[in-house]
Amino acid sequence: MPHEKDNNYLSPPTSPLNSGFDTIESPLPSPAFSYQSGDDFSSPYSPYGHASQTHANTLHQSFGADNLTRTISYDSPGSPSIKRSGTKKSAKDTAYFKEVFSVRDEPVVPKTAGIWVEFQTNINLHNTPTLLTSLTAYLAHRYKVPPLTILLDISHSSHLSLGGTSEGCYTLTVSAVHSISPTVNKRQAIMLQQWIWENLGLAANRGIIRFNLVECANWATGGDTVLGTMEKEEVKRTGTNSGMIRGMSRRGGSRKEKEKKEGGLRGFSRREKRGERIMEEEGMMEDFPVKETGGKMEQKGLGEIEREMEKMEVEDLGKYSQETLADERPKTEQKPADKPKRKKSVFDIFSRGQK
Ligand SMILES: O=C(O)c1cc2cc(O)c(O)cc2[nH]1
Repeated sequence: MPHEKDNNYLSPPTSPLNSGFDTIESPLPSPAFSYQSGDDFSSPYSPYGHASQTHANTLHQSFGADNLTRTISYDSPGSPSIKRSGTKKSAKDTAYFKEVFSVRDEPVVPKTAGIWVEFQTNINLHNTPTLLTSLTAYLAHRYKVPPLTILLDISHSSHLSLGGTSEGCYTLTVSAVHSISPTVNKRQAIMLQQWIWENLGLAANRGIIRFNLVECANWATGGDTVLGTMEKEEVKRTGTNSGMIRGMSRRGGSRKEKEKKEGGLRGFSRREKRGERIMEEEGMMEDFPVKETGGKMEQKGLGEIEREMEKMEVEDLGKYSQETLADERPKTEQKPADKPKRKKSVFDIFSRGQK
């Protein structure tokens, strides 16, 4: 459906992706906080009491008649030759030590915190209530969140110009405390722009999407910030506020730098990577049947990106580079037979003189 200046299509949406809430698998709102498996950190013991009890189990021994020698019921550490009895760690023990030594899984930012989507266009829309419903449903589907948690703000007939022309164009801003990460954004960009093309006739190269990963401390709903809610939840759960939640939310300064270093690949923080992992786990990286409408997208230069995306493995984060970005520009901007340059390996550097 090509863009018309005065957008008059009131006909019901034809895209299979756009049939409203009833076709959307709407998950029941998940609990406000989900912690990763095995995270029961409550210990019935005081730290020292617990430790000594475990110690007593491990060193279980009986003394001989002379009360001087003892029968050892266990082998030297690490030896599998004698099956220890009474030393099997319970899940609670493991959780306790995880808590004490701070190696537990990090809390997951609640997806119930919501997603705030702003869509602005210079075209004139005639049926915004329907659009609100159908785009909300689509976003809920893409982000695997209940539609209830999506705040959608549509502005149309805006004074917006892209490339200095008043041709139809748009901005889309997706803000959230979760589900925003480099790979996820790539996938969402193609899918969201395809939806907009199919439903509103606005070409992918006539819109810019901005993904905002917002700090939990800077996102509030229900009268509290997400950070505040998570801290309260931690206190409820463990009896203490370890400061870990605040720590994971803190950004900037040296910690940011540290996170970037630790995060490794391309300087994305662990938090951004975690968002990605969660989405992978929840199947959010699945593709929609892009091919069905591939022809249309192809005209607009997205076919190339689409193929690139299909080739891309979720784990391929490390391969993402400026070269990849260049490949994603619309076809017209690319040299036809450009082979991506292979990066020089250490071997190449050392063998340069011999070629
Ligand atoms: O022009 C409108 O107001 C308009 C277009 C459009 C397309 C669509 O798929 C919807 O679900 C609603 C809608 N409103």
